Amino acid sequence: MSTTATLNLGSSIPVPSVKELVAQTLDAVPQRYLWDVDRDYPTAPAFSGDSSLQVPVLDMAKLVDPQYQELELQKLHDACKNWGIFQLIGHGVSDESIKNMHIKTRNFFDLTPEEKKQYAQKPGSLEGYGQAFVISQDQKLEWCDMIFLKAIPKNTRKLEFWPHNFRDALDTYSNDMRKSAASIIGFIAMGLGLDAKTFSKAFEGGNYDVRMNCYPPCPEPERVIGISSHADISAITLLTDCGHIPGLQVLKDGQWVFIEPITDAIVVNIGIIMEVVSNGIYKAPYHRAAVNRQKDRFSIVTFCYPEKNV
Ligand SMILES: O=C(O)CCC(=O)C(=O)O
Ligand SMILES: [Fe+2]
Repeated sequence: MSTTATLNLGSSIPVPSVKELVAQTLDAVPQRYLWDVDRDYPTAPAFSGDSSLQVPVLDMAKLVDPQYQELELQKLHDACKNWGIFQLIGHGVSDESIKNMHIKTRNFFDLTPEEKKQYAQKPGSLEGYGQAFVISQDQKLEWCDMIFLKAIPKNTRKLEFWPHNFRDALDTYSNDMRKSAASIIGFIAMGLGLDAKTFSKAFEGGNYDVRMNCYPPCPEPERVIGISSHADISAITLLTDCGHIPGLQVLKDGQWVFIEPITDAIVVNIGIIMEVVSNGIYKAPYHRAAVNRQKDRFSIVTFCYPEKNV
């Protein structure tokens, strides 16, 4: 293998699967996964009973109800301005679609290494099973296996990367996320004094990429990182957590705050496109994923983009 790394953000150098690494009953975490602890490591949960450190919870049922709308819109505006992230309840996406996708995601990561490799990323493409943005042999690695797929519009799908076990589930799930994104973005636009219909329409016909993350348990969780600190380049991102294992953290006023999973909620965060569209009023927050000692954690992340010609 060549020792010269070329900078190519369009593809990733293959690295070992973390799940396979864990299956080898590790005593110690390999050096490449140990991060500079002073720079970026998961702190203990920041929940201290201080309500200013709890990520806001918004209710879609209230946003659509004339009786509560004004108050809930103000809450939404404050959440986007002060946090850039919130949990959304009452969103109307069926339990069944979310649960089904969660089960299929777990089942996929439970396949044998050989079975998963059928869907592995190919040189020059980020789609498929593997890791994102590994561009140098010296780069620190994240404690995460993932599969990344373009889901909507349908003509962007590269079905050779779509595991057979979840094709139907992902088709339904991504359409549900598209509908949710179109409706939440309308309310986000209203909060900025922009035209809700124009925004909703742009997202009904938008682009949706889905990334499924698997964070295996780690013997030294405080020294590794599931996904390192970043802001998403999407307009908005919709995340569902499979199970009730906290892992997602957001940087708020210099502190990492855990997002405590709420049953059936969708975590919505502002991405860089929306930060730009809002003239910087809404912030794309830095966030990252911590891992734990006990259990696999899975998340399903939908990156939402408006129609290309908007
Ligand atoms: O899994 C998580 O909690 C965070 C995932 C994330 O930020 C991403 O995939 O961009
Ligand atoms: Fe992210």
